[in-house]
Amino acid sequence: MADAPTAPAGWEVVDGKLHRELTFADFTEAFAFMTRVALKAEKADHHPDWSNSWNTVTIDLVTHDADGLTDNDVALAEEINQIVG
Ligand SMILES: C[C@H](O)[C@H](O)[C@H]1CNC2=NC(N)=NC(=O)C2=N1
Repeated sequence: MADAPTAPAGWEVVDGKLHRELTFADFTEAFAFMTRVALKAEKADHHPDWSNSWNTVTIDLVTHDADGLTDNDVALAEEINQIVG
C-alpha cells in the first residue's frame, strides 16, 4: 500500500485526516475565507469537512471515496494555505 501523504505546513494528521484550525479577526473574515475555499473545492470536486464558530474555522480533509488521505487532500490543503497567505 502507498504511504500516507505528508501533512503540508500548518496541518497535522488527526484521526487519519488533515486537520487545521484557523482564527480570523471576526466572523466576516472567517466566512469570506470559507467562501474562497468553497469555490476552489467545488472546482476541484473535493470538499472539506469543516465547521465555523464566529471567528474560527476548523477543517478536516479526507477523501471519502478512499476512506483515507489521498493527494487530493494535500492539494486542497496547499490551496487553503495559499488563501491563508
Ligand atoms: C460525486 C462526487 O464527485 C464525489 O462524491 C466527490 C465530491 N467531493 C468529495 N470530497 C471529498 N473530500 N472526498 C470525496 O470522496 C469526494 N467525492
